[in-house]
Amino acid sequence: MLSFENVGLRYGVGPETLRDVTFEIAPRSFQFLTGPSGAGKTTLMRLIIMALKPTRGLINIFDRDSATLDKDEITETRRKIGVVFQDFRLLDHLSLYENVALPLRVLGREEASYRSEVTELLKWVGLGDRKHALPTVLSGGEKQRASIARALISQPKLLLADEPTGNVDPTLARRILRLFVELHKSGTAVVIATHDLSLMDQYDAARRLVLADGRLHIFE
Ligand SMILES: Nc1ncnc2c1ncn2[C@@H]1O[C@H](COP(=O)(O)OP(=O)(O)OP(=O)(O)O)[C@@H](O)[C@H]1O
Repeated sequence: MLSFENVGLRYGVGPETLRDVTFEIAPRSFQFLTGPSGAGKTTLMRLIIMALKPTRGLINIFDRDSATLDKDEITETRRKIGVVFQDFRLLDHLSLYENVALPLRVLGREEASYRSEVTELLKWVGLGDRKHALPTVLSGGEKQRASIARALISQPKLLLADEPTGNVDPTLARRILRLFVELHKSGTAVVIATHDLSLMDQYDAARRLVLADGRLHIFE
């Protein structure tokens, strides 16, 4: 589904942030991406969603060499990837319902065709009674879950989440992890970037991709 082969990434003229990074993400797999702050977790995720181009190496995504994709193909490919950003990126002037529905509206779907899907998903993340609220009145944990719902609404084949439990207490972190595990069991490949060791310890079956000094170490 996704592979990196000897990928390097250098910002400007500085040293390489990522060096010779090689790994594969299989369909329906579950992995934590970890490493100290500044190790390059967000950078690696930005490479996957093609927000950055590698300085060297090969990235294959859904059986295509990412370097050969044109603008439309990149947009099309990104639709298969759900992303939970570290800073949520919810639109403050839209209700939770509208934020979660947005990816489907962008695809040109009629509201009647997705109303119940959005409502169900909001219930699934525990926000069924908050669907008319604006993001500005939500707690960090509620925003976190709304951004998870928005990432999932278009049923991505691959879900990337950048520190998805960074803003919540341990109880809610466990609940969010359970949502991701459920999603994985229903067939989505999941990559969670985190430096929360206690979160990783709660799901032993996950692979660990560990970034250190620009290199990636894999623990199956
Ligand atoms: N746009 C940029 N321009 C220059 N350097 C950058 C840029 N973005 C990130 N970096 C640098 O690249 C390195 C990796 O950053 P990145 O955000 O990928 O790390 P991270 O592992 O996600 O960190 P954290 O856990 O703190 O979120 C850091 O040294 C950072 O300063």
